[in-house]
Amino acid sequence: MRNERLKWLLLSAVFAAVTAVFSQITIPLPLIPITGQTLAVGLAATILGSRYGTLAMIIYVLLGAVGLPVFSGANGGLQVLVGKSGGYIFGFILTAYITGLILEKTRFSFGWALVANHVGMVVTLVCGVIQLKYVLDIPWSAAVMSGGVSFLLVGVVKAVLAAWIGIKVRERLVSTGLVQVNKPTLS
Ligand SMILES: O=C(O)CCCC[C@@H]1SC[C@@H]2NC(=O)N[C@@H]21
Repeated sequence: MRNERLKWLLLSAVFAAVTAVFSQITIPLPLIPITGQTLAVGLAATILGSRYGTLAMIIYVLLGAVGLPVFSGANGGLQVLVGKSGGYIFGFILTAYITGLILEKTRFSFGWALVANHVGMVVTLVCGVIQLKYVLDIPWSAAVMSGGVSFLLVGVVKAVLAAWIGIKVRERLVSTGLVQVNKPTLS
């Protein structure tokens, strides 16, 4: 039992690190870049569920808050969190929680993972748009278009990837006995 908990804690730390690496995959846009972060958040939640997926994101945000270069463009520090992209980063915590919770309340199948990851995408974008609007003091329409709508298409691609890869990895972790889950994965 204690070993099991330790494994999930270690996996949370691993996914915090994975998120830091995926943050460095960026395509620059005028205001906010396209990044691999949301794929990592979706994977963490789909594989680890709400509790440990959220923990992974809390570790990630704390690492960035103390100045480690884990955010996009190898940035770190509180100034990023209070800056134009901080809302997305805080949103990763809520996203991981809600995505994982949907899967726990339903089941860890590809279909539900698709639903959960799309809801998660919207949660991240809403959090991001709100902070973007107030930090840059721009109209809601500009914040929604440049901070939300412009990420929808790529967000769908990442949500599908997170659902597909996440469920496969979770199934493999369970079937090889690396981790135990209360509710076995159903397809
Ligand atoms: O500075 C950071 O590290 C945060 C960047 C946030 C990028 C956001 S996350 C949601 C949306 N989808 C993307 O691919 N990029 C933005």
